[in-house]
Amino acid sequence: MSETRAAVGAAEVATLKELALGGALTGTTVTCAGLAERLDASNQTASRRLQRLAEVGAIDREVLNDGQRVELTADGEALLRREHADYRRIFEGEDADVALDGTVTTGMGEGRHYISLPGYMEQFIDRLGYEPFAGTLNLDLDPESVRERARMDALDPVRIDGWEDDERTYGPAFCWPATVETDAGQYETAHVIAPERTHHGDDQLEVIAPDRLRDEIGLEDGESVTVHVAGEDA
Ligand SMILES: Cc1cc2nc3c(=O)[nH]c(=O)nc-3n(C[C@H](O)[C@H](O)[C@H](O)COP(=O)(O)O)c2cc1C
Ligand SMILES: Nc1ccn([C@@H]2O[C@H](COP(=O)(O)OP(=O)(O)O)[C@@H](O)[C@H]2O)c(=O)n1
Ligand SMILES: [Mg+2]
Repeated sequence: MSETRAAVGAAEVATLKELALGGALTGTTVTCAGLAERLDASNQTASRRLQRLAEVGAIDREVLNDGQRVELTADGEALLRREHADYRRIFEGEDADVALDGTVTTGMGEGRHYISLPGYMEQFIDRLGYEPFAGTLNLDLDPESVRERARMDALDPVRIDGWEDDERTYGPAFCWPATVETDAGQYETAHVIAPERTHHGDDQLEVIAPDRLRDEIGLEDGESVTVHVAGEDA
């Protein structure tokens, strides 16, 4: 996503916004002439910007007889959400805290293995400042929080690099500082972790921490939890 953002300029972002205002989040039909008028630009400019947005993977498009069908890709939407997060910071202050609600659940039992691998563990110690407990606490996010999660993606993450050993390659992951809150209390030094090669959908959140949270704050499957997520610099 950051690659997409870096690859387009302000003019393309403005074009993307105009497309989204016209319904392109879920797909819409546009003509270069119509878009040009809305952008107060020439047809040629509108056409060039559409081409650029398609090249960087911010939109999918299909040429029709009477125009083109345009839909924002996930990267395109993330790019606009990032703009949105910037404006929130401008108008609503620095409080960029994202609160995600979910219930504790049992996952596939793989988190333990991945977190323990030295190629990740050394980076966690170096970049998060602690040795995480071997595993990820999994939460089933509420539907509203699945949408809210996109705001988390707009916060600056701590990056954990991919690496390889003799057998295979391991994917990168993003971590965001987080506080885990329950009715009984809160736990502060945790991180949400989003492995690039996860087998879970975006309705599942994984949290890592120095301690086993099930013991530390007494969690069981089905229990409600709120995770407050902040950006790396927050
Ligand atoms: C730090 C980290 C790195 C991961 N890297 C990979 C990977 O390279 N390939 C892969 O198939 N899954 C990878 N996984 C994802 C796990 O296979 C799985 O999607 C999930 O994290 C397991 O969670 P669970 O056991 O809590 O359900 C990684 C998980 C973590 C925590
Ligand atoms: N900081 C953490 C990480 C994992 N855990 C728990 O530790 C166990 C091992 O994690 P895991 O990711 O391998 O297992 P699952 O999440 O797949 O069930 C699970 O029961 C997690 O819920 C925890 O309580 N606190
Ligand atoms: Mg887990």
